[in-house]
Amino acid sequence: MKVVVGLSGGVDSSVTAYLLQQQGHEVVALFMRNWNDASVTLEDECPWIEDSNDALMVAQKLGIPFQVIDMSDLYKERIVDYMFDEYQKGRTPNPDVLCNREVKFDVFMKTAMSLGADKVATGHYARVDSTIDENGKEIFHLLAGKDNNKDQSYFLCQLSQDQLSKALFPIGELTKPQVREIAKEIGLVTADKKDSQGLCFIGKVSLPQFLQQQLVPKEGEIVEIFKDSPLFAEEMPEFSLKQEELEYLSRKINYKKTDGKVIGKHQGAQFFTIGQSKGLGIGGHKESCFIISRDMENNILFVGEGHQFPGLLKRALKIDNSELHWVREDLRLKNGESMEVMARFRYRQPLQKATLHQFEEAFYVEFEEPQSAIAEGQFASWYIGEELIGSGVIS
Ligand SMILES: Nc1ncnc2c1ncn2[C@@H]1O[C@H](COP(=O)(O)OP(=O)(O)OP(=O)(O)O)[C@@H](O)[C@H]1O
Repeated sequence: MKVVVGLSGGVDSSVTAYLLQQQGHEVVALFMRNWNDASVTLEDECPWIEDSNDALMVAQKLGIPFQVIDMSDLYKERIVDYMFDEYQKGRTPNPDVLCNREVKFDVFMKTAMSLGADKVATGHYARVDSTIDENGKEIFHLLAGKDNNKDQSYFLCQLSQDQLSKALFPIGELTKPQVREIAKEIGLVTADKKDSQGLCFIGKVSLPQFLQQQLVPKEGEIVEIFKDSPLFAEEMPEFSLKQEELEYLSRKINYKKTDGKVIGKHQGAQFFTIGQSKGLGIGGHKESCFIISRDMENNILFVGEGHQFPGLLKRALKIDNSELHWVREDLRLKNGESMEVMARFRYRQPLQKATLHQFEEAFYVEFEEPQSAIAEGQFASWYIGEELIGSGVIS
């Protein structure tokens, strides 16, 4: 089989290429360049050249063909511009999930296929497997990586059956220490390299940090909301309809300045995320203060004291039907149906017990335990056992 490997100059994809070669495949390496704007090269450094050199050395060592492809226009259009718009709207999308859906497993995959590849491999800690259903159709399963510490299935939560059918993740069976061990044994230059910065970095900073540097600072107020606010006093009403209860549990409280007290200033609400406590510069509290809400229009940050602050915790999250993605199309819920799953809405968050609910108007994830800092624009994903079966953008 001919396999194109996305070789990033890091240890994971280096070992990926090696393992595929060992399995007897014809391996070709491609390095993607994602950033092309000399005016914003940071600190006069050009890490992509360093990474592409490392990738080239690995390819030479393994004796496999190596090519660099320039994806910078596409990257700007599909990732940078999109993320920038989302940030301005006050949402916090995950760039790694987008990079996989829009770049690595879309245009990059298509390029690889046009070079005659049967499959595309990356150094993700995840596994893909397939079974045949009763109609003889092959169903692909996206499984968590064997290394619990490194599992990257969350980043792949927006992939489709078609994309999975062409994907290989050979290191998903291994732990990170095992991967480093293999790299050392065969003398790859990347063996001791710290985790490479991947596609979602520009220079030394992550894409979110980079975007924040592009946003214009504007002074605004920090308003503290207190535990005894009447906003939290009300008992949960009795609902006769499940959907009304879920809507209530996932609702966003629109705080007003008059609901609390101004306790400080910030340099722009768009620089902060829900749940953040660092960088607020407010003292005089027993516990840390956390951002519980942002009013983008009036540039106000609302904070509450302590990580158990009621405004920080939610029992459910909502996903618009148009933002819902089932990796396992065959398991998609119909209107009125529910399903018990394990879910997470952040990379590396321990899986949480949850129930999915599909209604005609929207989809909800209801958690058994209240969850902290659910932020709009992030991806929620859900699993049965080791298998990631679907995901969606939190609305
Ligand atoms: N610039 C790139 N060119 C080609 N493939 C890439 C590039 N960046 C990332 N990839 C692919 O995506 C995978 C996951 O990327 P990620 O940024 O998460 O890096 P990582 O987990 O540190 O892996 P690695 O150690 O291989 O860099 C990589 O293993 C590689 O296969």
